[in-house]
Amino acid sequence: LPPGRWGLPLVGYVPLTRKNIEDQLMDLHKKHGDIYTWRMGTQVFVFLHDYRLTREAFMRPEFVDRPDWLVFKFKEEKSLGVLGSNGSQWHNNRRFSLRQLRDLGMGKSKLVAAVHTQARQLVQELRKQADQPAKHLPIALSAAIMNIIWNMVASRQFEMDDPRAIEFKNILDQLIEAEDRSLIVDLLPWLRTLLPEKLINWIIKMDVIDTTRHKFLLYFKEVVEEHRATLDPNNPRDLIDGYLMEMEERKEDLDSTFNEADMYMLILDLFAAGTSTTTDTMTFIMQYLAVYPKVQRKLQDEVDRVLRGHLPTLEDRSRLPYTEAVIHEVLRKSSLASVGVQHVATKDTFLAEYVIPKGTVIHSVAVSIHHDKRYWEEPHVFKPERWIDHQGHFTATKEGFLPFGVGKRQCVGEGLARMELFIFTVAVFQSLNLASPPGSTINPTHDPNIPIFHMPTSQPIHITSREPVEVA
Ligand code: HEM
Repeated sequence: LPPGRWGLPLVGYVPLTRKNIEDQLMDLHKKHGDIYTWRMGTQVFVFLHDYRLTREAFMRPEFVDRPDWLVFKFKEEKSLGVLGSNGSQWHNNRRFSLRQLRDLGMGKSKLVAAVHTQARQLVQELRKQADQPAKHLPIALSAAIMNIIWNMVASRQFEMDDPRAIEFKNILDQLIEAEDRSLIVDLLPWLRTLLPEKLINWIIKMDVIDTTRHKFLLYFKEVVEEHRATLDPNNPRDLIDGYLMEMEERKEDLDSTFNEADMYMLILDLFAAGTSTTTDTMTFIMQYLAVYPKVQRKLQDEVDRVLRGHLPTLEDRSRLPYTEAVIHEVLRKSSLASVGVQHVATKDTFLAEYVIPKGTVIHSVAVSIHHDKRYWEEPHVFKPERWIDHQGHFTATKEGFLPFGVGKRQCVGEGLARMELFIFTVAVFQSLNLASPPGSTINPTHDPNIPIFHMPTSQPIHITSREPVEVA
């Protein structure tokens, strides 16, 4: 095994020092190099700090699976949906989701129109805060992003202040937060034999999982029944129609993985993986541009010159290289999925010159790779220009850049997320200027108290209207 930290049997090395986990990973990287081990609880983790090693590993079939953990199961016997599932369940759902996203989404006028509608509504809501003392970003941002997923999944969308939309967001947040606590039992599975079930359920907040899961299922049962009653197989409207048709087509197939329980988990995955990731990245974009007014102005000049007040379509991306560069630089600097999502070795194998036993959990430390001097000049500097070549074209550098992961599990929603970030960024900065509140400076880095994911800290932001404000 790679060198590293072992700690005690059964409990492993528990990170109880004051240093946050990310700083500890950086220390281990310095000490052991690009690949090292850390045992937490009974689970052996291997962390990768090198882009090529990550790509090599995550392209290989023996590193495709997720660990068989409660955190991915949402109380089902085995993981369903796509984010936490394995084998044919995962394979079929991944293919199905990618096909749906392609057919319903990327570049298709229906979805572009939906993103435009949401971008306009968001700008309207932000305008309400303009030319006033600085305020926190409104809930309208995540409502807009959630609405796009609603549109794709169920052809629905809500008004920004609809209490049902806010309730749905709360259910989703609570369910994910409660589910994350199951990680305690995933790392220390022997707790189950040592402690009474009631105590375990209390530790992992099983009651919250139960009630929020129930609410979520009720919510979607109603939506799915409506779809079933009005489905026209010649004219599928959205992902739910597509899934119902897939179920019908395969109903005689005993090996089919398409069933109602799986459909709910797939929907949950798309909302869970697609909402806060995109909302938080958009928040980072706004915070970075508030802190770098020259970058903001340059982006606005480009957008004004090329689009003259119109909202963009995807074809405009090549005409807005600086805007693309800013979005990519924020994705790099913010490194939202800072240590990626867990993969597991499904058999004893080799990586680099080490043995990786079956069951080892693999993390790729994206934040470290995004600041690796082997790939990035002055990695700690926020510099959108690094993405522009000598001819002024945007260069989508691939080496050393993996905000959406890499390999067979690479993000299913990458295309959708890129489209949202592009259209929303243009819409917001076409109509508004963002700045730190007078007398203070926004800190665009992540909240250090939240491990694993980089989330922006909510900070007041000063918004002023700008001319030309026409968004056609
Ligand atoms: C800026 C926004 C986003 C970021 C940074 C992001 C990042 C990621 C990352 C790092 C992974 C894990 C890759 C791996 O396991 O190696 C992932 C997986 C995934 N993402 Fe995203 N994502 C974003 C937006 C979205 C959106 C909008 C959707 C869908 C609506 C989505 C759906 C998924 C799904 C379903 C998976 C699991 C794929 C699988 O296990 O096969 N993501 N994403």
